[in-house]
Amino acid sequence: MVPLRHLWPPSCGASCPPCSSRFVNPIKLHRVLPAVRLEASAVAAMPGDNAVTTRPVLLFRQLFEKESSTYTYLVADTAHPDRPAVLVDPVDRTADRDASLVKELGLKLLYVMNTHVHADHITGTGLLKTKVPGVKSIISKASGARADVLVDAGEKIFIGNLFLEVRPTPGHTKGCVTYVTGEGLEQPHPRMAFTGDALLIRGCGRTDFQGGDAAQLYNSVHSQIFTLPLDTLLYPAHDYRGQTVTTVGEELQYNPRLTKDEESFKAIMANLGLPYPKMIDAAVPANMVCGLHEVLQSSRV
Ligand SMILES: N[C@@H](CCC(=O)N[C@@H](CSS)C(=O)NCC(=O)O)C(=O)O
Repeated sequence: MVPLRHLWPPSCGASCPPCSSRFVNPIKLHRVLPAVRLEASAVAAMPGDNAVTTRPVLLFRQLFEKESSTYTYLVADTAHPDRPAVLVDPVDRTADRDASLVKELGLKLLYVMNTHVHADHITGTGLLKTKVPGVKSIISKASGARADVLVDAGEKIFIGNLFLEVRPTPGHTKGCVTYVTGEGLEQPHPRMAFTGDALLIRGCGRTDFQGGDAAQLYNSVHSQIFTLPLDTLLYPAHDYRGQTVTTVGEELQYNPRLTKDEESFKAIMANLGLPYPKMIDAAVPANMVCGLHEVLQSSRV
């Protein structure tokens, strides 16, 4: 079992104990004294403990980039004094929009996270790092890409008192991961999963480049996504037909590819006949450095 890793705890303010350890029980962090409680409803006593902790309050936005039909997600804990937030799968063309929204909502952007190295658009990660000082990039270790934080199976990414769990879902690319909101009474119900291109609504990511593998994708979705509770909300990185969200239960019943047996699935994937994404030659090298391509190139001259 991979140890719980509390990635760069945000600054906690005077009433918190020190947050220096990278291997800690997050429940012991961010204690808020009654005098600095933000909202009575957001504060809960912990069993067997006379201290109190802020119960997370989820702020969630689904944002769309129309050229690549990409969804970007904003997730924040607005009950935490810092109002910490993350962006999942931002696009370069909409980086200004995303940075403005974060500012308008008074959020502190901690991480800009990618589910994988995208082939159809350039991630907004690099641009957001230049616009929002201190923000860290996250991608999976298995992607082989460069980022400030490389995550692995089972790790937890804390956004105040919310957390996202890293589930490996390779097959569309070798480094694809799905970020799933935590399990537990204090975490959002129903759970939410950001599936990237592993699972699309009534579809799935193609498997014909970037280390793609249909058998691996079939296994990833069945073992890591379809095992979540049936009401888990699934948010993909793309939709080409105007849909926004699905659930595990819906996809188990209606996904035209993944409800088939593995051999039929592999045959479907081998015969998709899709043209390569128009931007693949520019997007993959740029996204291997989380969109910092031009910044790195110009710093070399
Ligand atoms: N036409 C678009 C690319 C469309 C495409 O290939 N989408 C990918 C996800 S982005 S790499 C995919 O996996 N699609 C699966 C499907 O069944 O549509 C472009 O030129 O950018």
